[in-house]
Amino acid sequence: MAYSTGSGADRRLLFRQLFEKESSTYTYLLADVADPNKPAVLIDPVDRTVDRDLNLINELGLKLVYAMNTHVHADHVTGTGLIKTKLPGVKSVISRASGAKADHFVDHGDKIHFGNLFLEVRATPGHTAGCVTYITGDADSQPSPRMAFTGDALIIRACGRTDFQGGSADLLYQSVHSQIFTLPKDTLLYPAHDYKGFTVSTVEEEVAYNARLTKDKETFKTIMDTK
Ligand SMILES: N[C@@H](CCC(=O)N[C@@H](CSS)C(=O)NCC(=O)O)C(=O)O
Ligand SMILES: [Fe+2]
Repeated sequence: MAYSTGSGADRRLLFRQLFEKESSTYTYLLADVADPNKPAVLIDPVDRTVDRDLNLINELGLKLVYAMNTHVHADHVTGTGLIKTKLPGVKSVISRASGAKADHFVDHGDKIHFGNLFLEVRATPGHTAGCVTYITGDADSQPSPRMAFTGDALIIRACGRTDFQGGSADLLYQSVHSQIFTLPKDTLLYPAHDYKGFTVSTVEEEVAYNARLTKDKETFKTIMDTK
């Protein structure tokens, strides 16, 4: 287990952070290992590393249930299509607002359940119109610390670009400040990419040190327009 603080939720949760080096993408594997079926989800799988991910899932005796995306990725091909050809029972998941195809569409406030655990969906548009953040939860007790998978809404000490079609610096600022910075300060933040060697941050750290999002909204918009 990646970490264990002794609470019920932490004993249940198996967590792995996986990296795809060509696009500097993180894929996240989560499973409820206290459930006899060991149901698992993958967040932001990349087509090039699908075999690695599925071998790991097989070795750990997990049953992959959902292959989820935080948003439509501009820099790499999602692995969800390939996963479904190799494991036909797996359901792909993306936000309805993304406009992309999937087996299951999510909206703000929805929950994706795997065993006793779930991921709560928060709409965090701005990098793309359909970006969401997934936040860990447990049906019996709130895991502490929580984990938030921010996609490209928040990158450690930075954020996703806002110059794509459907991107908006105004909206991204609002999303991060209302949906991510309001989470408990010990919440662990896991982005979809890192270009500097970081792996994880916290709400407390990003509220204090994020080079873009700590600024006022007008300064943030200028940074995003001129970078
Ligand atoms: N130049 C970027 C690397 C490529 C890139 O554009 N990454 C996206 C996320 S994949 S859609 C991004 O939003 N990067 C943050 C940015 O501020 O451009 C880099 O080295 O950051
Ligand atoms: Fe992106």
